[in-house]
Amino acid sequence: MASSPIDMTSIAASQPVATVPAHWRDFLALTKPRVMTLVVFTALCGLLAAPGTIHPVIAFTAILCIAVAAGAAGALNQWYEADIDGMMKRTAKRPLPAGRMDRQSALHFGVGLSFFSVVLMGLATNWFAAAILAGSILFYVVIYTAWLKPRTAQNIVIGGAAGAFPPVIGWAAVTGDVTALPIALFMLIFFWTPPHFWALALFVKLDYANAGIPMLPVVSGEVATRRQIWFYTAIMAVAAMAPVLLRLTGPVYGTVAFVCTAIFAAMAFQVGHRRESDPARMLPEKRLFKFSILYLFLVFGALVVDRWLFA
Ligand code: HEM
Ligand SMILES: CC(C)=CCC/C(C)=C/CC/C(C)=C/COP(=O)(O)OP(=O)(O)O
Repeated sequence: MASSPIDMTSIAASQPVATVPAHWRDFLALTKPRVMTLVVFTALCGLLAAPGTIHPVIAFTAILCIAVAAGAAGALNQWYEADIDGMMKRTAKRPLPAGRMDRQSALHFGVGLSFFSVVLMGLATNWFAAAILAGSILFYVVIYTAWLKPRTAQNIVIGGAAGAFPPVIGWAAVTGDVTALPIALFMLIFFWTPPHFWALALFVKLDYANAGIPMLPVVSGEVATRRQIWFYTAIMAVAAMAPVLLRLTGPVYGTVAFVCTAIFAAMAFQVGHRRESDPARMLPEKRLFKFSILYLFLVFGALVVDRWLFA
């Protein structure tokens, strides 16, 4: 099924109109804070793993800029998708579809924070890091949200690149360049994203179908999605071990990455070979989704421990 792109003219008419100014909690919700914890963590690890020194105040400012930029991108994503968020159980209570905030405020908030974060990053660290930061916001909002998400089931494979940039930005904030290790970290998150998201998409498939979003389980079915989860996990495993094979990291990363990737692969294998379409019985899929998040925390954490112990 190919869904048509979002009809922007119908959005304003279909949204409840906010009559009172939004609460600060609603502005916070626009930034998707829970998802962003891992975005910020991977950025921090990229920064801490980079060679060279950075003043703690500058390091803090760089991470703040990445957090603010990610939040701004989340706000712009919700500004653009207010109508489809209103059609999905998982997202219907967000500030815009629930009518607690007007779309104009979300747009101003997102654009303002985007400019603020990029300019501050450029002034505090370097303009190379600021340019990648700006590129990540544009990639998530324009390439993923507006272009790919409503059009193709490959949306998250290509669009997922946006979420792979944070460790590269953290690294570039220190060094002003990008070398093999940050590229390997980018690849790891890039190939991690399909199993992360499709495990979840399997058990919220109906939400996406109702909203007309062409996510893989809706378009190609569950069997194909399960096969793709397993396929991308295999590539992710190669990406996870690449820093070890290239001798870019030490024994802590090597051990943690090997063990965690083996667990991830075992879970993905199980999900890949199951035939179950009742969301209520999709415990292995839910477990894989949850573990995918823990996985990145552990592997990126190990990278930093490694660099500190054996640098
Ligand atoms: C295009 C790529 C991605 C898609 C489509 C995606 C999608 C999702 C969705 C739909 C959820 C459910 C959370 C909710 O209900 O709002 C989720 C949760 C989460 N995602 Fe992703 N994700 C992507 C990439 C990433 C990246 C790159 C990271 C971080 C590195 C990340 C970290 C998380 C975390 C930490 C949660 C759990 C949030 C919670 O506790 O509720 N995701 N993701
Ligand atoms: C520095 C910077 C700009 C980083 C950006 C990080 C980034 C793009 C993370 C992507 C994670 C995310 C919230 C995906 C949700 O996709 P979705 O919008 O399809 O999910 P939804 O259905 O919950 O809205």
